[in-house]
Amino acid sequence: MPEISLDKSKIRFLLLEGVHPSAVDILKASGYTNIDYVTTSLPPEELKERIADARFVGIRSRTQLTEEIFDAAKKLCAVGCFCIGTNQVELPAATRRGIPVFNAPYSNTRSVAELVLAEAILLLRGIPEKNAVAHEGGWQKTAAHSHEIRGKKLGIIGYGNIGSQLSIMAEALGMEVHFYDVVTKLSMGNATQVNDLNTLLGMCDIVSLHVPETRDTQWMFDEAQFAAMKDNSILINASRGSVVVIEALAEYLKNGKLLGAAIDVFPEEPRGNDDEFISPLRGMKNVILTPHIGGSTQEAQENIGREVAEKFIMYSDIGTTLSSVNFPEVALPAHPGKHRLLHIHQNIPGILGQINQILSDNSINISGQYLQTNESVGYVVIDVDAEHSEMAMQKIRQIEGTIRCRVLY
Ligand SMILES: NC(=O)C1=CN([C@@H]2O[C@H](COP(=O)(O)OP(=O)(O)OC[C@H]3O[C@@H](n4cnc5c(N)ncnc54)[C@H](O)[C@@H]3O)[C@@H](O)[C@H]2O)C=CC1
Ligand SMILES: O=C(O)C(=O)COP(=O)(O)O
Repeated sequence: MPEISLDKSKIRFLLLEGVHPSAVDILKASGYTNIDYVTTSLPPEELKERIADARFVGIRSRTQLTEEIFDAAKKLCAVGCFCIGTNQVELPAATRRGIPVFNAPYSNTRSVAELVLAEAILLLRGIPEKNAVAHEGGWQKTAAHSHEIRGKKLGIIGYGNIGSQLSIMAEALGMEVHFYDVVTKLSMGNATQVNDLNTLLGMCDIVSLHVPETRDTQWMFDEAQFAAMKDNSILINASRGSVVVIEALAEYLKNGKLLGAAIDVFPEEPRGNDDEFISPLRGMKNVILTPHIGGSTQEAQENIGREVAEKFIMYSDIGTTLSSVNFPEVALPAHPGKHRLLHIHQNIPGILGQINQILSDNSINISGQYLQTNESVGYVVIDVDAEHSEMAMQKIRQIEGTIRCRVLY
């Protein structure tokens, strides 16, 4: 039987990790009321059970969507990452199953940049130590090792949406900004691109990491990079925990090479707020430790909730895949009075021809057609008269290379 448009109230959404309630509000306002809302990530076995009935799953950075989880998610139509990073999703596994993955690429960039800048100021003034001492009844009034941020050199690793926003804000405070990126980037303001990482590390008073998690950035910061940093400099990491070898960082903080650090992301992060946070950095007073909250502001989360929920709705209602990170992008108009066939297939030659041959052989009039492919998947959308949609779907789903089909009406 072809998969056909379901009553919206039967389409199940599994929303994990306490995504902002704005997502729930938007979904409900569009008629999607079957929402399983969970405030934490779930252990794999429980996730497999809960995801089995879900057509849409919403996650943040903690939930790992692996091949095994996708195997258990037989009804899944789309994934929404209510965050920027999509490294927690095995994207090829999603693509192979014809599942588009969406995210919110801009909504929390400002929140991260603000936090980093605040941490840079606090660390250059030794505030974490002074604060800890005062809480214990001590009084550390001294200007020793305290510096203004003005005139200091900031090194940004990864000059993307967050890095470049940080760059502008830092320059507004009088900092001198340099950056390292694998891609040649247009500098914001007076920032300069430095093409050799070690040169940048040796120059800068503060180094801030803003790269995505990839094979190349994994453990990018180890002994050699810390050794190359300027004496008494500061490391800030609000990118991914896998970018920094945390034991090496602990060592260079202990041996006094680094003045301090602010770390928001960790190789191992607790699943939820009730679990213990374990790290070799615990107890170091010159280190600001934050629980992966770089993007966790009301402003960012509310916007993210709305943005990703809208992407779910656009895909569920009309098939639009605009801004998906793994899928051919198609922006579609509404299809009043017509049924819409969605055909997702392996990107092999001849499939569109076969679809059109079938429709022609059966005298089915096409009132609209859209095709987009990427390197592995093709996505064809065809609007037809209502009375033909079921028969057309039964036939086109037999085409070799078909991954999945849906009818929308
Ligand atoms: N702590 C938190 O709560 C948050 C963390 N993030 C993390 O920050 C990362 C960056 O976010 P955006 O700036 O929005 O991403 P983006 O994709 O706009 O920018 C990333 C930049 O890193 C560069 N890059 C990639 N590989 C590199 C390498 N090996 N060496 C140097 N540069 C490299 C890219 O060319 C790009 O310019 C996200 O992927 C996510 O992991 C994002 C939001 C919140
Ligand atoms: O946006 C990102 O990539 C983040 O790291 C934020 O993740 P979170 O939604 O806070 O789990």
